[in-house]
Amino acid sequence: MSSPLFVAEVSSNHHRDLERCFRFIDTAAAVGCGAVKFQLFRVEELFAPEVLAKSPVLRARKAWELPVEFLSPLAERCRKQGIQFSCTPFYLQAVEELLPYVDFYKIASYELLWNDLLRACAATGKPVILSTGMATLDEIGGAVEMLRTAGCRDLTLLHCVSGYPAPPEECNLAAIETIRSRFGCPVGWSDHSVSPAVIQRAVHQWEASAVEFHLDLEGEGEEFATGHCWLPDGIKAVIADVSTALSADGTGEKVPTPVEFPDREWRADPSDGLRPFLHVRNEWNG
Ligand SMILES: C=C(OP(=O)(O)O)C(=O)O
Repeated sequence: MSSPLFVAEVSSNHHRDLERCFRFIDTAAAVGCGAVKFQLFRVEELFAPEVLAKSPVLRARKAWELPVEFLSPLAERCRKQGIQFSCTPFYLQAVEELLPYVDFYKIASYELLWNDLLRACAATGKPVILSTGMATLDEIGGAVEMLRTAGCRDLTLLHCVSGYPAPPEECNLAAIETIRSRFGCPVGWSDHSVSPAVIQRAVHQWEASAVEFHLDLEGEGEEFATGHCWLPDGIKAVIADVSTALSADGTGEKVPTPVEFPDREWRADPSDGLRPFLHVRNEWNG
C-alpha cells in the first residue's frame, strides 16, 4: 500500500495575510503533506441575501475571504516547496479564477448537490476531489455521474462527516469501502475528528488514498476555537506514524532479516536444545 496524499486545509485560518499563508504552505510541507488547500468564497455568493441580512455573524465572514491576488504567489510558493496547490471554489467564477493555478479542484461537501459547479470543475480537465459529508449514497451517485459526464477523468471521493468537530464514534470509516466499491474510484477521508486514532484507522484499515485535515499554525486561526483543526506538531506525528507503519509491511516473504542475522547462530542447537549452535560453542571452548 502506498502512502496517502495528506492535504492541509487552511480554510479561514489565514487572516488574509499573505505571509501567514506562506507559513501555512511551509508548515504543510514540513509536516509531510503532499498538498495544501485554501478556500475561495465571497460571502455574498455563499449565503442567501435574506440569511445574510439577519446574521451579523455570517456577514462578518467577509473578513475571512481569501484575496484572489494571493492565488498566484500561493501557487508559486507551493511549487517551491514541492507540494500541490489546491483550492475549493464556492462561486462559479472561482473555477475560472483558479484554473491557472490549482493542481486539482476540491469540491466541498456543502456543494455536492450544485451541478453547475460540478460541471464547471469537471470541464477544466483537472483532477477533482469531492467531499461527501452529509450526503446519501444516491446523492453521491448523482454528483459522480455529473462529474464523469462533464469530462472528469481523475476523480477522488472523500468520505467526510461534516461535524465541527466530528465525534470518532460517528466517523463511520467503513463507509470508505462502501463508497469505493460503489463508484470504483480512489476514496479518502476528510478529517474533522482531530483524532490520531481515526486517521490511522482510515489509512491502515480502510486504505484511505488521501487524508485532508484542517490546519492551524498556533491556535490563533479563526476556526481553531471550534475544535476541528490540527496543530502542526500533532499532525506531524500522525503523518510520521503512518509512514513508519507502512514501512513495516515488508514484502510478505518469510526470510530472516538483516537485524536477525547475528542471532541465527545463537538459537538452540537441535542436538541438545542449548544455545548457541555447537560450532559456535567450539570457539568458546578454545
Ligand atoms: C469544506 C470543505 O471540505 P469538506 O467538506 O471535506 O470539509 C472544503 O473543501 O472547503
